[in-house]
Amino acid sequence: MNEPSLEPPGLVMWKEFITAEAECRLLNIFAGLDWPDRPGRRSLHYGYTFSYKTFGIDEEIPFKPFPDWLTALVPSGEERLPDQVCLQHYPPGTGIPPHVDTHSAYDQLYSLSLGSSVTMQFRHGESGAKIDVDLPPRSMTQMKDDSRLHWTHGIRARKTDTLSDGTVRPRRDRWSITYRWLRDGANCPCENEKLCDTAQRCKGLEKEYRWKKQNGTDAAVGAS
Ligand SMILES: O=C(O)CCC(=O)C(=O)O
Ligand SMILES: [Fe+2]
Repeated sequence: MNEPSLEPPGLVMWKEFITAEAECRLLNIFAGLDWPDRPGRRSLHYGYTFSYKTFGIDEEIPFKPFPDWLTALVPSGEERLPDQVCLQHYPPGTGIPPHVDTHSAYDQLYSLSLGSSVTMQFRHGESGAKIDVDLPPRSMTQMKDDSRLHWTHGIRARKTDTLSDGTVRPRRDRWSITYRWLRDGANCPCENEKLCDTAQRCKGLEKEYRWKKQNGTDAAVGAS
């Protein structure tokens, strides 16, 4: 895959990663899946299961093999299949709080958008600079380097997005597939004490820190 890069640095997007026909087939498959019965954003996990306790993987739950439809959608740039994949459904009006995916647990990070465009907000951990990035349906995004480690990302819970030219765009149902690869050694070298759980642990800031700060705006809050 060639790399059409965006801001923030390290963010890469491939538009039309799949065709509209393939997207339509996938949305039909998603309609038949066994989704949790609750309002708001809903998630299904494949491979290792994401842990909402540690924001890494849940070691107690065995690896769930990827269904064929999912294997066909894995980004081709990595040497092996991802360890953890999360399919999420966002009804209009829902979002995901600003967060960094846990540095120590995960290394590479990709996300495929389906069904609806949405604006994702990136915020620089140190300067607080904000960048809005539009995620079109059928696009594959990779977060690496700075965009992965030094910027939080999130989606506001709202029914419309206002574009830079002032157009108000209603949201439709959106699905995303997030692909995560476990980090070898489970220690991140980035030293960002604001956003990195490894740096925080080295500084003696304990893991409980994350539990107490589940307002979604803080460092190591995994939000899957
Ligand atoms: O919906 C998305 O595109 C991103 C989801 C996300 O940030 C996550 O699952 O950690
Ligand atoms: Fe994320």
